[in-house]
Amino acid sequence: MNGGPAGQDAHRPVLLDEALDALAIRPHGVYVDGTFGRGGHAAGILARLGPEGRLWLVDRDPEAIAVARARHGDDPRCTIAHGRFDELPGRLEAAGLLHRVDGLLLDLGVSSPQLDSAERGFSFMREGPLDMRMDTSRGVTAREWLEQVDEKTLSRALRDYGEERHSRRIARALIRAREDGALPETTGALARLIAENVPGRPEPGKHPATRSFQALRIAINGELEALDALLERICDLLAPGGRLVVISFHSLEDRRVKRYIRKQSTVGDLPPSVPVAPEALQPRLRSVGRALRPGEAEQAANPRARSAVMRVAERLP
Ligand SMILES: C[S@@+](CC[C@H](N)C(=O)[O-])C[C@H]1O[C@@H](n2cnc3c(N)ncnc32)[C@H](O)[C@@H]1O
Repeated sequence: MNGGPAGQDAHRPVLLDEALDALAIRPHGVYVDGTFGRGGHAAGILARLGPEGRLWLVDRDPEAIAVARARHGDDPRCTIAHGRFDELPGRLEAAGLLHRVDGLLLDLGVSSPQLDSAERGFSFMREGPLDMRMDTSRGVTAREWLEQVDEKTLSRALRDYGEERHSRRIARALIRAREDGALPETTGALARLIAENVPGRPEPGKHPATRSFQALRIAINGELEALDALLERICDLLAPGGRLVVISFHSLEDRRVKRYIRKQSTVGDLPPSVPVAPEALQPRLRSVGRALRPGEAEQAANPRARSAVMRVAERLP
């Protein structure tokens, strides 16, 4: 929460100047920060917006929203919304903002305060309950998920969302522990059980449970589904010339964003015999520049930035 222990609220925005430049902020424009976190990017957007500008601040984490309300609740330019970013199209439509958004920013994944709070259960470095929900007001915790998931689904989640080579072995060990009434209760216990089932030497600088924790987090929060669902509607939200800026932290996210932008940037290639409206054959986005990574100085100052990749696209008229 806002008044947490020192350091717990710190989150350095990644690629801050680059993201703000990429949004090409116009003072009177309508902008959306779909992942408020601790508001580093949002503060930068607000600093570039004039009094007529609008900024929607969205996060599924109630703690992030509490910070947004405390900080920007009195700012008439801001609309603060608790929920998943894929719920945005419905909300923006209700506000009459379809095809009117000049810039939408997604800075994906978890925030430092989420990772740093032991009680949120995201980190194997801190002993805490197995929760891992970004939205603590709904959904099942990681522990509840592990209590009911079948071995095949678990193994597939570890493989697909964590790119974990030993997914089968870890899944089997977890299911066996559950059958023995010994399913881990805490992040530390889970990390130890996973580590015992990752054979061979650990990857340098990487805890053996890193991949599995990432996979569980992505699975229980439905992170990729939320991203896919929002991407599908992006072109309905953006105004002509409006910008989409996405910062991803692993290849599963970045691949989706890259493919989506590529697909929307190319002319449809249906054979002429298939009857389609002419607009369905028009590219709807143009990719702006290349994928951008943080420079050495930012990576050195902020280890979280190391895996970041930013992609930018612009809505074509
Ligand atoms: C990397 S942090 C954002 C940090 C932020 N840009 C800043 O400068 O402080 C990611 C945030 O996105 C939120 N988030 C992740 N997936 C989300 C989703 N599908 N819908 C809404 N919020 C989401 C998380 O709760 C977290 O607070």
